[in-house]
Amino acid sequence: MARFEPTSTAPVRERAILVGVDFGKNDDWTLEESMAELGRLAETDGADVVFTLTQRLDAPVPRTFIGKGKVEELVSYVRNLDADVVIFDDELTPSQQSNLEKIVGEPVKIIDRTALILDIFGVHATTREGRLQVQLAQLQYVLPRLRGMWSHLVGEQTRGGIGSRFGQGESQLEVDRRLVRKRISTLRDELARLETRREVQSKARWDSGVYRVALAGYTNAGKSTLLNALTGSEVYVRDELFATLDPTTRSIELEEGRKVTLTDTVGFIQKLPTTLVEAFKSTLAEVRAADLILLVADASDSGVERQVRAVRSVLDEIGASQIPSVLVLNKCDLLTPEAFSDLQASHPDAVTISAREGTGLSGLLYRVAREASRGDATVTVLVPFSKGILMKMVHERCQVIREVYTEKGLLATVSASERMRSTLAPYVVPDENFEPWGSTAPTPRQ
Ligand SMILES: Nc1nc2c(ncn2[C@@H]2O[C@H](COP(=O)(O)OP(=O)(O)OP(=O)(O)O)[C@@H](O)[C@H]2O)c(=O)[nH]1
Ligand SMILES: [Mg+2]
Repeated sequence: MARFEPTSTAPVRERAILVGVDFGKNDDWTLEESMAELGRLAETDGADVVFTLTQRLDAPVPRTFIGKGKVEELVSYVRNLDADVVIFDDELTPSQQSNLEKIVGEPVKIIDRTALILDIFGVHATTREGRLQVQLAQLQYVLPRLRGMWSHLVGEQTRGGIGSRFGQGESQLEVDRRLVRKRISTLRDELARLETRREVQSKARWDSGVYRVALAGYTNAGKSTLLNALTGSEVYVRDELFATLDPTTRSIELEEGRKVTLTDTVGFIQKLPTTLVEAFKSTLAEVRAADLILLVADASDSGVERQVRAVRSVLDEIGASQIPSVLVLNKCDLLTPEAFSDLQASHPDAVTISAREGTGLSGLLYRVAREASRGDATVTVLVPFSKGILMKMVHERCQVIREVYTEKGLLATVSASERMRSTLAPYVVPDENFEPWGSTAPTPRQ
């Protein structure tokens, strides 16, 4: 949201006034906490917060969201502090936004939390899919907010040629709306095509029986740092909200030899705009397709419980609440020993780590291995030498308990998931074939 001064090429940070209303609801977030988070979002988007204005109301004022007196106060703060933008913590209706803009006057922008998050997403999207998803969310947000600023009838003046009569009798506003709707439907089509490709890819992973782990959590909880620590990758890590938008998948080998994939993806936030959840559904599908979710939370944040609740509610919204999850309390290096033991006591099931310092990671991997082997059963298989890929799968996707190479192939007793067991079904042999080791090579059922 940085602005450019005509005389310089360096972006100047915009001056923002934040506005929040306490509706007296028994929310997880107090107004102060929500406003502090809004401030962090504004900073991430290149603005400096110069003032925060709050009000207590039972319900939003239909015309201007905040009361008349507050609007007057806002106008004087905007003037005195030379603000460029006013950011509301709650979503404004299109008409509230336009009324406020008229009262506060050009060129001051009136936006809300949703628009701010969409702006950050726009800056951080790097892949084609990410950019299309953000564009879709932005246009859906913009559509009801289009205003007929130049709304004169254009139809009559249109002259000559095929196609030039298109749109006759429409106001400029109608033309704009039609164009935006058309773009929205083109974007949906393009995204659907990309999604099909992604589904094919993830189906291939499913078929190959690899156990998939997704990192999900509140924005800035340290998901990318954890992915880097576990896989030696260099995914973008920043002390910014929504640093990661596009999913990254890496594979790691657990101690017992089994390979698992880890996927880092977009972070969640309270009041996550529904347009974003809808637009990012193919990215979020990575989370939905996981076998296990590592729910990463920032243990040094006083609102860690709330963060976890917000994340669980988004998981619920995207249909991922049934997937087994492990709570990973990160940034434990920032806790005092007392706070650390309190945290452990209140979350006996959680894994405590510091992704930055690399502590607790072996415990975390042990836990992942335990989860990955849930539902495993032991089978003995004889894989012929001609099935090289299958042999590789046995080593990478199963826990090998014992193995021996016989003249007919690899004879192995493995602990395998249901999926792997179905892949291996044609090669299962009775367990007693192992005695004496390798001397009686059985023939597998074909
Ligand atoms: N002290 C401390 N800081 C950490 C730890 N893990 C991550 N951080 C810091 O927290 C900030 C956010 O880390 P990221 O890994 O980018 O967080 P993320 O969850 O991927 O965030 P988004 O992609 O924005 O949703 C960075 O400044 C990290 O250096 C940790 O264990 N201890
Ligand atoms: Mg990240």
